[in-house]
Formats: sequence, structure tokens, C-alpha cells
Amino acid sequence: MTLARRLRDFDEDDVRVRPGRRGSRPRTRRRPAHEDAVTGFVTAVDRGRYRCLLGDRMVTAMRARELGRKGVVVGDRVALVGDVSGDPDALARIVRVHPRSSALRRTADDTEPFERIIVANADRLVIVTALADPPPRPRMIDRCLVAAHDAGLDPLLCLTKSDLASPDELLAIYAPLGVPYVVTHHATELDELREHLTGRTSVLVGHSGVGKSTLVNALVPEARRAVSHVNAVTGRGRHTSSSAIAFELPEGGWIIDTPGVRSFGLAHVKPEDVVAAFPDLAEGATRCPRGCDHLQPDCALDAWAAEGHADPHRLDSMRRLLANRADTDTD
Ligand SMILES: Nc1nc2c(ncn2[C@@H]2O[C@H](COP(=O)(O)OP(=O)(O)OP(=O)(O)O)[C@@H](O)[C@H]2O)c(=O)[nH]1
Ligand SMILES: [Zn+2]
Repeated sequence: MTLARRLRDFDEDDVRVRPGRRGSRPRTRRRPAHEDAVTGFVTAVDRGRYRCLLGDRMVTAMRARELGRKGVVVGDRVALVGDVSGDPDALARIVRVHPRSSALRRTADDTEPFERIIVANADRLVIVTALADPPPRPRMIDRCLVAAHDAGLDPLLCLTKSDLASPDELLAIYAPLGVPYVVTHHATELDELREHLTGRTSVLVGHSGVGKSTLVNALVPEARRAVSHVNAVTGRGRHTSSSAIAFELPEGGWIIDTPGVRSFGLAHVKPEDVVAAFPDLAEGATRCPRGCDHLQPDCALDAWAAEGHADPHRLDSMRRLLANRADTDTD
């Protein structure tokens, strides 16, 4: 990711209160001080209520009006004022969102016409894929790799259900690309996975039934899950929104489950950034005609793949992404 892109990610959403042209407004009016604000970590969002971890207590908060249209998402660090006691009826206010180190975004599906940020401040994307039942979908893996690359998150391929099928075929594709991976079954032997997660903020993404809940249950002890759980916000048995939810790991760090997010619409990703996320093809693309969209007959990538530099399926996968980046259903 380019520096410009990173800077844009961090700043575009900030509330920047610029001094008026004459710069004459008193400082206190321009930027409310809230010097007594404390910093919380947003673990869940549901219907305008934000669950924030503050030290060792959970505080429910709402947005302060002064936030304007600034979005608050899971993973955000926020400044809280008001009643931060964490008592059952207490409601704090979020007055600021601290600058983000990363923003994982998706574009739109049918119900969401705009690009939006799903999780802030994560540094790893764990792509959970079952080796069977449901069968793996390499095109969905490729799409997630593009999303990770775009957001500046380190990918980790987590291949589950190895008791049902061998990982060899998938690993033959992704290991040479340098994508780190772990292979699990029944959420046992998780030491290697824990090593990848400890001390970091990792987002889990994967289709229904791949074993995400099984992993979360094994990684996060009951007590911590209970505190983080969005039920605490809504009182509902199971969260119904597609919002992400963060769980604290006993070893340190966070895993963020994204129940409603099966994949990513990528319409917001520029074609050259899609190509950049395919290292096996990016080199070949330097042979392409200027401005090549890699979808026309004069694209050099067909020859590149035919010469054995890249797997033709990967080329096909990249072309599908380029052709319909917004459409998550084609995977
Ligand atoms: N054979 C086998 N089954 C597994 C494994 N991990 C999970 N399962 C089973 O796969 C099914 C789906 O697992 P979940 O953990 O609920 O999957 P999920 O990804 O959370 O699915 P959703 O809740 O629908 O998003 C359950 O019946 C699990 O018992 C595994 O390693 N091997
Ligand atoms: Zn091309």
C-alpha cells in the first residue's frame, strides 16, 4: 500500500475542526476540551450503542452529537465522557475517535450501497477456510487476500477440518506466494495459531460453517467471551446484526469475529491495487501494454501463465475480481 493511501485511510474520516479564516474563534469553542475523557476500546456495536472496554470494565456508550458523521466501529479507540461507571443503566458518550492505524473496509452488497469500514486498528486478517464441508473456495481466498493487502493487514490462512481432507492442494497454491498458514481440526493443537494471534488484533473472516465459532470458543475462555458479547448490549440471545465483535485473548491481543461478513466487495480497490495483491501475476503485468486492464486479448498475462510463471486459475481469479469487484456472490 502506498503512503498516500495509508494517509488517506487514517485521515479521511477524521473530524478536523479547522480554524475559521480569521482564526478568531476562542479555542475553547472551537474544540471542546473534554480533558477528563478516558480512552475505551470498542468491542461491539449494536443499534447506536457501543460496548467499550475501559480498563477492566465494560461501558455502554452512545455517540456525542459533536462527533458529527464520524463512524465508530469495532476496534476503535475512543474518548469517553459522562457516566463511565459501567453500571447497568449507565450511558457514557463518545466524544472523539482516536486516529486509526488501519481500516478494513468492504464495499457494499445489495443492502449496503456504500463502502464502509468494518473494523479499525486490526493488523491481521485470518481467512478461515474449511478443507471440506463446505469445500474451499480459492476465489474467495483471493478476494480476502486483496482486502488484506488493501487494508495493510497481514493475512493468515487458517485451514480447518483437516480431519476431513488434505490441505496439500490449497497449500500448493498459497504457500509459494508466502501466505502464512495454519492447519487445524476440531480446534485442537492451536499453539501455532495462538502464536500468530498473540499480542495482535486479528479479524476472522470466513463462510458459514467453516468452523469460526469453534475456533473462537477454543481460543477465548467463557468468561472473556461473556464480557465482550454483544448480548450485553442488546440482551438478545444471539446477535442479529452483521456487526463485528471483539474478544480478548488470554495471551494478550484481540480476535474480532465478523459474523455477517462472508467476503468483501472490493469496488473501492483500484485495479492496480488488486493486481499488486497477486504477487505471482504482478511481475508479469509489467509486460502488459500501457494502461492494460488485464481483461483484453492483448494482455500479457495469458502468456505469463502459459509460460508457467503463474497458475492459470489465479489469473482467472484475478480477472474475475477485476471484472466484478463489487460483487461478493461470484466467489
Ligand atoms: N470434522 C470437523 N468438523 C468441524 C471442525 N471444526 C468445526 N466443525 C464442525 O463444523 C460445523 C460448523 O462449525 P462452526 O464453528 O459453527 O462454524 P462457523 O464458521 O462458526 O459457522 P457459522 O456459525 O454458521 O458462521 C459444526 O458442526 C462443527 O462442529 C473440524 O475441524 N472438523
Ligand atoms: Zn494485462
